[in-house]
Amino acid sequence: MNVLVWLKRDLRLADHPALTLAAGMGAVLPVYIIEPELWFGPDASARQWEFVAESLASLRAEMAAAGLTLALRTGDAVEVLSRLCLRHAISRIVSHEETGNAWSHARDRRVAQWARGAGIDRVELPQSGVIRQLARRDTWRARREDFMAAPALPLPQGLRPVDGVEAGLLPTARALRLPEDRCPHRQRGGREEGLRLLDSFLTLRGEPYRTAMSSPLSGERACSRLSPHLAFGTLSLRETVQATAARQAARPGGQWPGALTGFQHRLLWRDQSIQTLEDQPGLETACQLRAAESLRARLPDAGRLAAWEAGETGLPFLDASLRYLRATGWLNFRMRAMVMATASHYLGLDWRATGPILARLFTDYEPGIHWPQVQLHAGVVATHLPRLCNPVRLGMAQDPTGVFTRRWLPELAPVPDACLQEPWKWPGFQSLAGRRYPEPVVDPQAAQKAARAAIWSLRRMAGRGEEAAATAPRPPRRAAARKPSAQMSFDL
Ligand SMILES: Cc1cc2nc3c(=O)[nH]c(=O)nc-3n(C[C@H](O)[C@H](O)[C@H](O)COP(=O)(O)OP(=O)(O)OC[C@H]3O[C@@H](n4cnc5c(N)ncnc54)[C@H](O)[C@@H]3O)c2cc1C
Repeated sequence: MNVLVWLKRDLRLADHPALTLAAGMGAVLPVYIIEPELWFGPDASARQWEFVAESLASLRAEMAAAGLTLALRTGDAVEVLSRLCLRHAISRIVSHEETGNAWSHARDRRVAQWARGAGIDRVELPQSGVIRQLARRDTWRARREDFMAAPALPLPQGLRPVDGVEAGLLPTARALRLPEDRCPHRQRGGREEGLRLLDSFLTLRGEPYRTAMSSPLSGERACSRLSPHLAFGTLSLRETVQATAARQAARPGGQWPGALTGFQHRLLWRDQSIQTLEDQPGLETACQLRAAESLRARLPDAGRLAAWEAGETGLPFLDASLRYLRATGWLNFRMRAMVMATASHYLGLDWRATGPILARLFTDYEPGIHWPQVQLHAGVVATHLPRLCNPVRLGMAQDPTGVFTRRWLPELAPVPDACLQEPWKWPGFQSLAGRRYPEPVVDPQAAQKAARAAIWSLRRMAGRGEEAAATAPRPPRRAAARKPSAQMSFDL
């Protein structure tokens, strides 16, 4: 039997349940489909594509060494799959379950419908602790732990390729006609780079993780920086969890125990968060707290939105963070929370306008983490009261000597430290204002007061006891494709 393995956010050979299953069934045709509609979506960007393209190039070389041809095809998934199935006598498609965005959710339904009509068997497997069609949330943690404790899968032996497959071209962002996206310090893709980061984090960089992760200066080195590799699957979550557990078992001293425990917690939050979107796919478009739909104007103030996006709001720590993000494709958690909360609470911008902009700027865009976090920091969820994240105070606390702020806002070089986060209070500001650095688009104190009032009035409206009932209605969950039957399955 010829089996097609459809690769999506799983660009590796090791610990690849779909490939392992397919290899045991027959000759294998691994395919990555470059879907223009996906890459022209509001949350996709050239920086993400470039990371994926580097990862595909390295995967192609790894596959060639294992005797397989990685087929790259550009086009609509249904059209590409139906052509490949006809041409190479494919009767089964194996892939991993994907908790993607609304577009990929709809595409998967189209593919399922086509496969049913064409008599193609479709098998989808989990590749992390996220569980499709989870009936009972209270069983989730134990099931996730079972998955993580099972041995990571080695590269399948004796892989047999489907004959006569053309490799296909790997287009540049330009050839795909993606909008220009300058990101000079973007992280590199490819499994080798992911493994290098994992190793250096676990043996060298990660010791001060807990104390250094939130600083704009130390977080860049002390955080794992694995997020784009986990998002596009050059590393599996399970191998990351297991490598961390092995390091924990070696009992390193100093600050390591706390660092490694904290890191494992985040890997758990990753699955927890993606499970939330898996269960509630509508989180990308509707406020989880229904009453919050009226919190902000759906049509955002265009001037404020443009100033926020460009890092020109006149609030220095916010602007420096946004300019850093534009140049690197990454921010630590605390700063992501701040840029999102400030856009929502201080500038009054609806999360559906700002969320896609941030998604495009993150090389590591992962819908299942992104949308729950965006809603949380915009204050539109029922479960948490929002933290306003005052950008002036956070800048003073996290960048007391202004090294980070001045690096990304060189125009503020002459402003003394004491006024750096509120330069409008500096007597020399007029010589900068308007010409080189803008006046703040809002008065931060007044904006904070108004935001607090709006949040409390919303909470009163939603009513404490009614909050749960006031969450948005659940749209249909993702449909389960066939899991491998007992005969088909391996001990995955
Ligand atoms: C508004 C907002 C949007 C975000 N969007 C994304 C996104 O699109 N993609 C993304 O990977 N992360 C996102 N995050 C979570 C977090 O900020 C990043 O995962 C982290 O900064 C990535 O850097 P790292 O890999 O060095 O993190 P580390 O601190 O080394 O963490 C290791 C891994 O744990 C996971 N993780 C870390 N924090 C969280 C969290 N709070 N919730 C769930 N999983 C977590 C990630 O996979 C991360 O790679 C977002 C956070 C906020 C506040």
